[in-house]
Amino acid sequence: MSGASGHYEKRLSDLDGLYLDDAAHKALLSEKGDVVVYEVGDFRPSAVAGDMIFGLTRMVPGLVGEEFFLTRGHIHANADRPEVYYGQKGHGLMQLESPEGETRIVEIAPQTVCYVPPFWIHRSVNTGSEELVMMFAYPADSGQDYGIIERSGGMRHRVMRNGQNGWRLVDNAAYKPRARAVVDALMRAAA
Ligand SMILES: O=P(O)(O)OC[C@H]1O[C@](O)(CO)[C@@H](O)[C@@H]1O
Ligand SMILES: [Fe+2]
Repeated sequence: MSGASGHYEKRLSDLDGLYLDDAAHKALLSEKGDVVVYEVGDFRPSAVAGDMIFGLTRMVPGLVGEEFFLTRGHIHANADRPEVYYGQKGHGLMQLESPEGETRIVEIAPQTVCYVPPFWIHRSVNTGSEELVMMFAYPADSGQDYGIIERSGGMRHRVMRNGQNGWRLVDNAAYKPRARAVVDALMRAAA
């Protein structure tokens, strides 16, 4: 991507506490060092409501124990803002969770489009054996809220390896559903 105005990297240590197998996360850190696991380059023309941020996410493949490498995940701070992703390289999925706790999975491969509707929490997962590259675009005034996942003890499901090439969803035992009042407040804030 040329002309990017922003760039950030996330390293293995930045994802401490997100994975089921804490010991495997520590072991991987000492084995590989604090390597970059994903990076985001974007172009932000402005921050006004009608404008659009777009860029590229590149995720390294890998497993922490039996769980695939993932992004931190968020809901947009202005929760009614949507997002679109376009797969360019590799295989992965978008893990979507509604405030009420419904999970939906959209598989991403080259030349597939994933639509993240308003109000859906989203996290990308690299389920393949090569890097996963996706273009994304979202309204410039969206923002990211990471606290919604922390407060519920993670997302409702984890994406784990299934056999040699597959994946499966496993319940996150630490997940605490959001109270109705919390969901209502989220909707009201956007109204
Ligand atoms: O912000 P996170 O959860 O680390 O994930 C990064 C992804 O989300 C975005 O911020 C878009 O909302 C992209 O830049 C990128 O694909
Ligand atoms: Fe987003």
